[in-house]
Amino acid sequence: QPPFSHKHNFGRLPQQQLQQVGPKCALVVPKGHGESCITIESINRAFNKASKEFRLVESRDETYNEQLAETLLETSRLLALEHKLETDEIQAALPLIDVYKTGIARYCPKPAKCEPRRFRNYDGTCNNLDNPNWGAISAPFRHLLPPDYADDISMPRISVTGEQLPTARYISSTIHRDLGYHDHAVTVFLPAFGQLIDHDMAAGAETKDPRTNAEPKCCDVSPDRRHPACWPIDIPANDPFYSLFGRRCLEFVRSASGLKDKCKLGPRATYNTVTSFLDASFVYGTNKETAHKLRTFRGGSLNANPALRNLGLKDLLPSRKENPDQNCKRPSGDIYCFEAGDARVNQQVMLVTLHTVFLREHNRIAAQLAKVNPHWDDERIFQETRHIIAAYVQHITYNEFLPMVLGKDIMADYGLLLDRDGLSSAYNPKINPNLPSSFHAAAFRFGHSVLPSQIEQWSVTHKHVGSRRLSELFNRPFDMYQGGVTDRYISGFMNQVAQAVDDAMTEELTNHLFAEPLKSFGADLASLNMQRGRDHGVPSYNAFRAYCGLRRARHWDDLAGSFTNETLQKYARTYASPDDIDLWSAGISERPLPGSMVGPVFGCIMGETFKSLRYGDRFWYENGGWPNSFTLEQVNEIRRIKLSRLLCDNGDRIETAQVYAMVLPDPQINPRVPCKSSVLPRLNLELWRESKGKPNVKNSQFAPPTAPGPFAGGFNSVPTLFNNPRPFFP
Ligand code: HEM
Ligand SMILES: [Ca+2]
Repeated sequence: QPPFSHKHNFGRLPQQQLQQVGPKCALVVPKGHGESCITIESINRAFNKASKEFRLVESRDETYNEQLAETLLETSRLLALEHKLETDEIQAALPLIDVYKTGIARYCPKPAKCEPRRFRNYDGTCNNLDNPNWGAISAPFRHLLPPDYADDISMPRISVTGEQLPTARYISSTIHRDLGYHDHAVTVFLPAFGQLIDHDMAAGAETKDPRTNAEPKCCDVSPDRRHPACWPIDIPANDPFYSLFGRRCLEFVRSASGLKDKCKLGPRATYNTVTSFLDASFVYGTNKETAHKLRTFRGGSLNANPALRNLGLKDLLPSRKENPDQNCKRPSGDIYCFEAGDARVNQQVMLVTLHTVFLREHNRIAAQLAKVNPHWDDERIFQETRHIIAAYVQHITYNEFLPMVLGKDIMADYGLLLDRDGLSSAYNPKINPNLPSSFHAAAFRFGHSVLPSQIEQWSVTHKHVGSRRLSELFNRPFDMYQGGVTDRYISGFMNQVAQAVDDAMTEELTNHLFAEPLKSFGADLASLNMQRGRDHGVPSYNAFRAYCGLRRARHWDDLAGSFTNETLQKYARTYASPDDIDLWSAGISERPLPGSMVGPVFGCIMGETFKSLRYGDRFWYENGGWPNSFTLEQVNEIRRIKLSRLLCDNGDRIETAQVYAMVLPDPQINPRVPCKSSVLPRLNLELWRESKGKPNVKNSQFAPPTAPGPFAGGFNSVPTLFNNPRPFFP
């Protein structure tokens, strides 16, 4: 699987011919029998023209980078026209130009200067010391394959026949129907945790209308008056659902353009507004201002709402009083949604519940660290706690979540199996941890297929006590203010079975997404996923088959083993060519690999991404030898943590939980155990006791009894979970 680089996609144009030759020529491109020189002058000319058109003025405005990005796109377009560049020349040659040798240089942001420190920057900068913006906010989504744009620069993908692709809603309504099967092994905690870490890793940039500071509306505006980023989704007249309401249009706004690394020219890039690293940014935010808003500045703790203390219950997330109606459907003016490090927290109760658990765990650890190290100030306690919480997120992701999603083989192929012991020296500063666009716009949205229609509440004694439609809970997290509801959701997510990854999607998401209270229809998440993929230039499923080492399909028959016959027939009726199929659609519909929830293509994209988030993160919790490193004893302590421990400690009255909360309870392979069982050890913070400015690493005698319960060795010691063959389409 060659990673995308100009070497692979640029075979036609010998590398040495692409270097700058002489002071004038920025790039030489072979043309016919001769060569064509793109001069610095012609670049400056194109850039000046583009900057007039986009009224580019140097500024520190939030939108400056987007404006510069648009200007650079236009510059690329002008150069492509003038020099008659072909697709691969635009994709691979234009980015080779060193814009720092042109007039563009003074408009480009200067990279930060970095030195190794103990704690991560909130915005992710300086994780990679040579490339300070890698993995940071505003970093571009990276491309595993060259982006596929109709005009090679920015227009959304079209069919290989030159026609438009079928509208995303048609594909959604024919292929992603609500006829799904249950997964046989995982609970609703799997998608709940998946979405939480998705929000740690990814948030595309919305295009805002400067007049309203919100996304522009597109559907009910005549095409000539629409915002340029409008790209609404057509609903066919005979749509099985929306036709009942006479709807022909779904809102969609293209993501904002971003700057490429080093201000490079070439096709459109989109960017990430959060840190791609698993650094618990959903708890703390991705800039100082947000973090400061969330902190109490006392004892290292975070703000919390003590409303339920009189019932003897733990604190809730703080209320969001700024912009209280943004993404929040309040029944009255005196009730509020919640505030957290990620603005999407109120989207539905699975998220709110897990955000609450992590907030409580932060405050629990901070209080203990303050006791263990009475000489630490607020800042030190806060940052050490944040460091531990990030380590939890990493550990639970690779120890509990990925084994279920990917299975052991993919984990092994991509180096994702965690070390059992020792500190790691596998950090590789050459690995770029920016998220691939194919991951955030397609592969990691596999979770949308796993969601149930109803969210169940269970008692702490594991009895089903009620259910609510998912669509009743969008942007309405107000249940949480009732005493005991946090526990009922926690217990519900541990006990409710999730859906399988398959072509089916619940109508709660495909017809009722974000429906207004009492409204009969909402938006369609499946359509959004496909439109978003096209918006971001994500190439088709077939291109990714080749990337992932599978045979590229030339005829529909070539895909016979990969999908059910029924799905394949639908694809053949829907798309003009196997080269056209949208990645998200086919990725969730692929036959899963043995022991995995996903098929080979999503497995490969996720494998590649999680590999880069492990080996490309200098702050990775297993890493030794850096100022940020934990001691071996501390890492070994973190290695014993399980999600169920967090649920036990941060639910209100949770007393029992299965060992692996994302896996259905089973008396043999995943038994329910009391929270006080040694199978679910709690972090021993004595190992963080510091005397005379040095962490006391020899303190292991304080460790709690390390009775190796049946699962103490981590996931690998439960081989039955790994080896349990998953039925193919039962
Ligand atoms: C009820 C639960 C969920 C809802 C309502 C929901 C809704 C959404 C929406 C509206 C978007 C933005 C769509 C767009 O305009 O492109 C989105 C993006 C996304 N979702 Fe979900 N989602 C849910 C659960 C999940 C789960 C379980 C996962 C993964 C396990 C997931 C992964 C993602 C990812 C990776 C993105 C892209 C984020 C970005 O880069 O901006 N979501 N989701
Ligand atoms: Ca992050």
